[in-house]
Amino acid sequence: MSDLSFLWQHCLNELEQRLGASQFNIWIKPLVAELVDGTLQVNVPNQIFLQFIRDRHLGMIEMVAAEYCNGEPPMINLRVGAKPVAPPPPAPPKPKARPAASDAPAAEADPQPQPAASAEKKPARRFEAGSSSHEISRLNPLFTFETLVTGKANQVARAAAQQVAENPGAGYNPLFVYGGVGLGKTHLVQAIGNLVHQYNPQARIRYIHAEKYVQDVVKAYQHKSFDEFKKYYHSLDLLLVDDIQFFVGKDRTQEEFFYLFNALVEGGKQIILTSDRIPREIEGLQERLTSRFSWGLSVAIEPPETEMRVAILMKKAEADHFKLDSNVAFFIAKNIRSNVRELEGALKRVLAYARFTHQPITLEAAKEALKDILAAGNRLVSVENIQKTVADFYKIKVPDMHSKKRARDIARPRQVAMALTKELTQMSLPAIGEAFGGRDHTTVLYACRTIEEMRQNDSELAHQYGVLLQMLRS
Ligand SMILES: Nc1ncnc2c1ncn2[C@@H]1O[C@H](COP(=O)(O)OP(=O)(O)OP(=O)(O)O)[C@@H](O)[C@H]1O
Repeated sequence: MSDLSFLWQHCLNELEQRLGASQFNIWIKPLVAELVDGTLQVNVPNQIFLQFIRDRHLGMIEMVAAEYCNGEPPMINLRVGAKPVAPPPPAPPKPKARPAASDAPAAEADPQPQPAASAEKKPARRFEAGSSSHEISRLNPLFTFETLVTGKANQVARAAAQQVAENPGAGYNPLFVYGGVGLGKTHLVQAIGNLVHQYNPQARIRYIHAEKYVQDVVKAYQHKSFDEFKKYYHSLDLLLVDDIQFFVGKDRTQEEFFYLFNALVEGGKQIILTSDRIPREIEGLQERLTSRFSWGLSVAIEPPETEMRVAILMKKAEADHFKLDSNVAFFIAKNIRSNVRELEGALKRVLAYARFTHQPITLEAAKEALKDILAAGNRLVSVENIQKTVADFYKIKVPDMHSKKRARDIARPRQVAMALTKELTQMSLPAIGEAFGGRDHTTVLYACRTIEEMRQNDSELAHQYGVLLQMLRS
């Protein structure tokens, strides 16, 4: 192995050349590295840096370190440095004029790092970022419109989000974003927060997970500090609450949120909410909240189709400085269908496998890296599983899947189950007909076409189908 004392200097020289001066100065220069027992310990100034470096630059750091060490790189350990290392990155330049809602293909944009929301810069208060769980109150600088891949699954939601970011408080209020797990709701709403902050660094923005809001209510209750609680929340310009379904069964929280909602909307302040389902399907939410949540605009995010999954993989790999062949991307996208988070996880696995075995990212490497996940996935989807899942979802009985009953509340779920079986299994149409009470293959074909058509025209059915797909694939 080469002399490690020069390793970091070599990395710095190479990274400066490969990343360019501006990225280098913002993200790499503030890092301080030292060798500890053969491990390259890289100290970063804060959590945001840590995440950004890990997600965006670690691959390249490892690569240049490996080059210096003739393919035998030391372990690299990132951590938030105990010692002050360097000033935080400068704020990105303010846009000269507001860009119009961007139609540019996301892949062409160069995501610029952005600092966390303005709330973070203010002195810590009991209900602000200084609390023990301040992590979740921060906006992730990587969740921007530029890093969000757009496709049929999210184009309406994205357009609405962009409009809200351009004119907060003036249009859709609240904006309610719903969809299954890991489909990009948090990414989208934080992109709004980041853009609002970029336009107006003075805006008081708070992103919060619903569970954290519940905790804040409990804290206010315990400390008898509701005045302070209200003062803080009611002073916000933009409030983003993630996973609002966590309010179910929390009456005091719902009451507080009702007053907060009214105060903010009346004051022309913007509210953005996310949930795994539309407001009226959230059982256990007070009616006055359900109706208010539907005041503005509710937009769905559906599971992405194959091409969009491929585009997401390509973009994520590129951000990690890897070039992904399209056959590898298609392989991953075709096999990991449950949600984008899983897709990202699979990509990370493939990249790590290639990195640690010093192999190029070939189809064979991808198959090897994902073999456990794929084996687990293949075992799960059976027609019986589909029939049970769909029957439970629509609250009908499994035998109704086989029966001749034609009532719509039974026939429609049965058609949905047939379409899902066609999509998720290798079964032929006659075999599917057989599994659904000995029906003819033309009945199955008709069911598949009907559901396909309805998914185009009936957003509720499209959403239900998406949720079922996710449930069955995860
Ligand atoms: N269209 C997309 N383009 C790029 N990345 C995406 C897209 N959709 C989702 N992701 C990525 O997938 C991951 C999961 O997304 P996110 O956390 O926003 O999902 P979510 O819907 O909020 O999930 P949950 O329901 O668990 O809260 C994130 O890393 C996000 O960046």
